[in-house]
Amino acid sequence: MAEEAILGFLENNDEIPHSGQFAVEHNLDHEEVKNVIKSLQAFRYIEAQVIKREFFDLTDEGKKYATEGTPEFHFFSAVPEEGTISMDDLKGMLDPSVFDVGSKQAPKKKWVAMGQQVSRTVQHVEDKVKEMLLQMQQGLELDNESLKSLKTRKLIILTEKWSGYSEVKKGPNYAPKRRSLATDLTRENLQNWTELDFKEYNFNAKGQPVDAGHLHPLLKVRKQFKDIFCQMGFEEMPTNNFVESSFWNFDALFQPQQHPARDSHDTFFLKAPSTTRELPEDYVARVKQVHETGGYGSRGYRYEWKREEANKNLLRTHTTAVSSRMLYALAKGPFTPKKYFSIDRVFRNEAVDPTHLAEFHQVEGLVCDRGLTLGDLIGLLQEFFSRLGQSHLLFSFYASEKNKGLCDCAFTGMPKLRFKPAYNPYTEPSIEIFSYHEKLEKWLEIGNSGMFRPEMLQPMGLPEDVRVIAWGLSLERPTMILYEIGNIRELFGHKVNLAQIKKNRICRIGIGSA
Ligand SMILES: N[C@@H](Cc1ccccc1)C(=O)O
Repeated sequence: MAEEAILGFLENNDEIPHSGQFAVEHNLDHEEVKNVIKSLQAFRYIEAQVIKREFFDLTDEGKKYATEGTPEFHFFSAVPEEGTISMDDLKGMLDPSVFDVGSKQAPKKKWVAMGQQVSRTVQHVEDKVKEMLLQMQQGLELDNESLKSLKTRKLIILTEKWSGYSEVKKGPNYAPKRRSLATDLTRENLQNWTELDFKEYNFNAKGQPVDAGHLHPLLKVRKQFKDIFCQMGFEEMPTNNFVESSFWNFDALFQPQQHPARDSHDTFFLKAPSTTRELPEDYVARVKQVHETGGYGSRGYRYEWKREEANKNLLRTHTTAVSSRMLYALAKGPFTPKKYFSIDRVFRNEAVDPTHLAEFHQVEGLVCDRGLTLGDLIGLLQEFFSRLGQSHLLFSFYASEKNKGLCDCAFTGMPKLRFKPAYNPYTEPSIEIFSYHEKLEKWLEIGNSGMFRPEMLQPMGLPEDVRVIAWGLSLERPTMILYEIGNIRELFGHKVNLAQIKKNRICRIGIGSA
């Protein structure tokens, strides 16, 4: 409608002077007219120029000056051509409002010199303000500066403003009717190319979004941890068995059979198959002995160790089960020092809440060599954690809910670490690792570590002077912090927000410190 009207009108007329009037005259909605103008302009059928105009009326004061002249003019006229006149005399001669305004404006315009006595500084003045006001009354346009001066003296007032209107003329591609554009390079279109108008290429157009898979945040963070381990010369342990026997998960680690972690409230036991098929019998015998009566300088736990308990299948509660298998395998051959790591899933019979799930991922590292000391463990932890960088990650590790907004504090350099004695059945000494959180101004637990006990290593057959230092932490906590995920159920499980997974950022840990 509007398009036909505009193009049709321009066929017989040079211009549409005012799109608003045009809309009224042709009974069109001006919004539609505006949109059509934009589109026709883009294809250069027309040229359009926005009209900006303001309309003013004279105020009562303005009207008065337009007929009678301005107070400053009257004030000037009252001063004699030669000589001076006193203020009092002027006051007596003039109307009070004329005197008030005139005595301010006339010296401002440098028409008169003011003191006790007043004298003219010029012989002749023109009452320009009166003239401007008269021009406005006649509907003539004034320059911006004049308008501004009249506005500040409140002699005129804005009554109407035009902004969305345009003046429209024919453009270089004008035609009374819009031609449809050829968009495809078909055989026919190419044969008739001289008669056709081709649509221009839009080289800025975005392509179709590529449909592809997306990495889950846990995978991205896991990759970062993996890189750190690999840079430090660690080999990855095979963690592909979620089902483990109690033997490798607990007994081999010198965890007594009455330990509360072995309760079904903490561990998922399997119904089928409920027991393991085979265990290395000679090693089992040594493990039984060390639990019952000790050896290797230990008194043992002094209870009756039951094979049935060790046979029970479970979902592994920690990846340290894998570490125990690996160390046992290592002990079989001639001894070689090793650095091992793993990052994989573990299971615990926990009540699910925003920070706990019944399954999570463990990051675990261990170093096995002759004569390692507690100093080596502490040095290694310093090295590992400093490679994470003293970034938001370390700071916020175990900060739980409070970590909102902390993700921007990117620090690098050596983290402030502190070590606290702790207890694990399989390590002695055991050390909890704390890092100082500058923003929260407190020490936060970020991991657990220790030196594996002789009661664990000696029955495996490792040489007596071989020591193993090891540490572990969760993968979920740093991931939640890095990706600002407040509820672990949004990160893992059936409530995962897929849109979030698609658009979340790549992850880089430890930039600047590794
Ligand atoms: N297995 C421990 C972590 C750990 C690993 C190695 C040595 C000490 C502690 C845990 O589940 O928390």
